[in-house]
Amino acid sequence: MHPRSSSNKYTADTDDDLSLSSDSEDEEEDDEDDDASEAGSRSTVAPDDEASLIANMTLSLSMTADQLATHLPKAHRGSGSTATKSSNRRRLAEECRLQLTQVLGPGRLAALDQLIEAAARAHDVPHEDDLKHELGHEYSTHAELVNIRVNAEQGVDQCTHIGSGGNDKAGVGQAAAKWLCEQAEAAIADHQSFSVAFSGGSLPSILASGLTDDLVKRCQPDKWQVYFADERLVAHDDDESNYKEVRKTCMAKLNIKPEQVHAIDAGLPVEQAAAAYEADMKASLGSEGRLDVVLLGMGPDGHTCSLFPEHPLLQEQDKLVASISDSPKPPPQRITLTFKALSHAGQVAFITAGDGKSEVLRSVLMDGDCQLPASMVRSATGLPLWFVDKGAAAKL
Ligand SMILES: O=C1O[C@H](COP(=O)(O)O)[C@@H](O)[C@H](O)[C@H]1O
Repeated sequence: MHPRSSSNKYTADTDDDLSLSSDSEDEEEDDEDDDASEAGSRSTVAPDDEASLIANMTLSLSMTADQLATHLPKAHRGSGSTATKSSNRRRLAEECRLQLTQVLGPGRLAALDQLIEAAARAHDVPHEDDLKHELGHEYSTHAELVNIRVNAEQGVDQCTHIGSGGNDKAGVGQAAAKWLCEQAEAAIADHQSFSVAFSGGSLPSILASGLTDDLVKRCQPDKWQVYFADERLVAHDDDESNYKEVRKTCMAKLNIKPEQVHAIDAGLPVEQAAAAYEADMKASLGSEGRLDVVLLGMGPDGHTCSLFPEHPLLQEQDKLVASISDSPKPPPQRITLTFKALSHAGQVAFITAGDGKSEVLRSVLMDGDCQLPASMVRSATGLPLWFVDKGAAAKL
């Protein structure tokens, strides 16, 4: 199943938390629709389908319907029959809400919920100014929306602003490092340890540049367990090794000890190395291999981890860690977390910078039909976070 349309990506607490209308209301609404269809009088039915819901939210957020649609899973856009629309309404509402949670953060979302719920019930649209007052933001462009998502999820306003204001790799590194350390603090407070998977490529040096002494002191790196989102099958001292790059950058700053690191056994054949890594993850993190945080990069072709566009590995359903022997980017032999492993992670964050990533970032965040691996990533909590600079965000 395509992760973008996977129903389990949004499973967390949806039934309790995410409804804009109750089950019984839905049943009543479905009955109404049925009655109306039987009587051949759809036009008399109150506009309570997804079109009006989108209209409400669109107006509420000052977005165009197309802009909002880019935030909805493909399965719920498009036309579809009236009956399909009706039966999809609650699911749509839930997914809209999840998307909006990503945009606004749980605090401000509560205010929006009340207004949207009232609007959906009364077939009325809350006054835009009320929403802006409640939420404290202007919503005008997609880039602004993405800014708000990043800001809201980090709980701060002075972090990386996608598409605005002189941000560079250093800004991305600062914002991402601050966020990562907050995740570590929260995980350690909750379960006394923090598990994080690093990617290679440009990510380790960008992130390390933001790891200040203050942050390092606060985030208790001695309680971290370090994994790899992907790794090339080369010796650990090879320049191509992700381990080598992470060690000389982030691990050096964090003073991570070798016994805290889960590196691959590069002496094994690649399939066995992947199987051994999966066994290590299950032994140390539980049967689902649940990492607290996975940090991802994105190549200019839209690959992430070692999941490359159109590669059969994108369909992997069972393994948490897979091997690849024909990587289009050298070296060819690698191991990689699968979408399944990512979907179990508490949080997934992309860290990427530079105008060489702008076109692919536009596709990933804005093309509804995007099939690139980076657009297919979901964590246990939904959409990934993005830490990007102005160059990468130039085309949003
Ligand atoms: O090969 C790889 O590339 C990606 C992207 O790297 P970047 O240099 O374009 O940031 C990286 O995330 C992955 O870990 C690595 O193995």
